Amino acid sequence: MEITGLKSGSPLKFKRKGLINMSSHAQQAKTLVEALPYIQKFTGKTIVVKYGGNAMISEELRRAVMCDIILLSLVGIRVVVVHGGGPEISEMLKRVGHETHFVDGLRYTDETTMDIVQSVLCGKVNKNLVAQLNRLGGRAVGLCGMDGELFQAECLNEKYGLVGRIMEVNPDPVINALSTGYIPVVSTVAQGMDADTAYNINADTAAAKLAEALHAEKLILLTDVRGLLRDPQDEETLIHVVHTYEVPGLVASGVISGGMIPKMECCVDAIAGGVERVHILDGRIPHSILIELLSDEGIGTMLKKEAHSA
Ligand SMILES: Nc1ncnc2c1ncn2[C@@H]1O[C@H](COP(=O)(O)OP(=O)(O)O)[C@@H](O)[C@H]1O
Ligand SMILES: CC(=O)N[C@@H](CCC(=O)OP(=O)(O)O)C(=O)O
Repeated sequence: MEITGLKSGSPLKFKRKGLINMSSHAQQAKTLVEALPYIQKFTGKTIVVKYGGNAMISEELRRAVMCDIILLSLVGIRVVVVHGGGPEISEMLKRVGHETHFVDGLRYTDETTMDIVQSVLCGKVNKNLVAQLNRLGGRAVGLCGMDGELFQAECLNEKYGLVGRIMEVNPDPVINALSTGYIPVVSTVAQGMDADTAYNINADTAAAKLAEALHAEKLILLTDVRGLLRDPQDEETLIHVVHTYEVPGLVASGVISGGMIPKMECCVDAIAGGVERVHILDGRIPHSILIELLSDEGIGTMLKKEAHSA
């Protein structure tokens, strides 16, 4: 399936110029028609996309992701973007000379770190994404976890500092944005319930919680590998389908390690919470979201509940 950026495809010309290149136009039309059953299947459904990693750093990939999101929104899919920004937070902390480290894959968050997390995620990263979606012809609105008490959290564990555990999700601000035709773009800073503070939330975890609260059809996590690999050093060992009951065994045997542990665990939670399918996709592949959703090509790892379900 060949897909080009929304504004980069040449418009169909109706002028008679001898032999105009109908084959590429015919191919474009064929591609659109092939996507039709998938569009019909997902229109009106909610899809949460967690956007982070390489796809966020490279300008070219960022544009491809934004185009995918706008296209999905234009065909009536209720698409919600939850973004990360770990590398940008680390970069800003470095710039101000504040050391940072991770405990169990989560950033240890003291008060200074929390201030930076809030300004980078809710400010720079969120607003830049909203502006880019708008510039490319989408209608986006930015929200953080404190807006309308979208995410309310308590301290997860003192060993992580101001990292929160989401206790309540109020999806109304997101639903309202979707209902009025906007693409909600969500940053993952939560409002404290047990203290007068903001909490830092891992973006995968927040995306999974939001997908549950929205009864989303799908949760898509973009990352920097092809998906779940049987051997993390070998990209040829992609596991195409994983059932949730297999995950504990894959963690225990060491197949799933590092940052993949919290990612897979929140996928399992999302499915237990009612999300139909979770996909871990390679954010390095341009238009991976469209390829996964609007074609027969399953390009990443899909998580589902039962071995026998369709
Ligand atoms: N079995 C596995 N398959 C794929 N990646 C794995 C696996 N086990 C550990 N990983 C690591 O998990 C990383 C993805 O997690 P993480 O870096 O937290 O993602 P992101 O920052 O995109 O949210 C991969 O880059 C890889 O190093
Ligand atoms: C608690 C915790 O670790 N929060 C993350 C929030 C951002 C995030 O998750 O960004 P990525 O998806 O790009 O990694 C952090 O501070 O980096």
